[in-house]
Amino acid sequence: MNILETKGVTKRFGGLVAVNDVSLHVEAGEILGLIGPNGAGKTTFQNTVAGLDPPTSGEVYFLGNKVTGFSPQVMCSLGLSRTFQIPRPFPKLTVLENVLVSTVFGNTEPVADKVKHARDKLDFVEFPLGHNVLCETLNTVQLKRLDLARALASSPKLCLLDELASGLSEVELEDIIAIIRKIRDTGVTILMVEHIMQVIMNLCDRLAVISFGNKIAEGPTGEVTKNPKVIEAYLGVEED
Ligand SMILES: Nc1ncnc2c1ncn2[C@@H]1O[C@H](COP(=O)(O)OP(=O)(O)OP(=O)(O)O)[C@@H](O)[C@H]1O
Repeated sequence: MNILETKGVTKRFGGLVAVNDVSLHVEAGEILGLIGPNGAGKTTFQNTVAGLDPPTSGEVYFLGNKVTGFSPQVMCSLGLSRTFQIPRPFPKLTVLENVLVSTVFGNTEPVADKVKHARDKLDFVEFPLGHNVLCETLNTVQLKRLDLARALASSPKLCLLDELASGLSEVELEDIIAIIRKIRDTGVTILMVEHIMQVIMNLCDRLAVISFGNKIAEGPTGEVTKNPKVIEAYLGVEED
């Protein structure tokens, strides 16, 4: 079953076509990697799906229903959550309070013990500090863990991850790979934008590749990474 499907999604910013006629699907239970060179349109595509920036044309289906142009709040309440390339929690709230915001306002289902729910999510992502720390004091790694806990606190069916592994050390990469795998094992489907091959090869069942806004490949990870079009998009073509 497809949890997410896009049909001909296009996003223009004035004269710039950031995403061009992209049709792809995410199967329930899988980890789909959305990859491509810098500026290819990956984040823009995620924004069109999550409701942050509606597509200029094309359609988005979530859990079999047409959701094109739905607001992020509605998409979240339907079961789609996300993390951001640059996490922006409420800086003057504590870590726990930030996760509580998602628990209370973004949840797909009523939660009886909200504080326990929020603490469980922080433990799940192995948040390394106390829960009463103010968010304005967190470093990049801690912010990324918090962002993930916030995304999970709304009890999503599909989670969009945007470069969650960027800026992490070798050890931190191993940790985040294990955590993402653990999320999938709880039944959450994942669509992840990622550049780091170690993460992609370890986690992604399938890949979709975007280059200059166009989807140039989609399929099992092992096949797509050998596709000459994909290699050319990343490495360029040698001049004669
Ligand atoms: N709000 C916006 N207004 C105008 N142009 C935008 C906007 N958002 C993105 N773009 C442009 O759309 C193109 C695609 O950007 P996008 O951030 O989606 O790429 P990306 O594949 O996620 O890149 P990266 O891997 O570097 O994060 C870029 O040329 C970018 O400058």
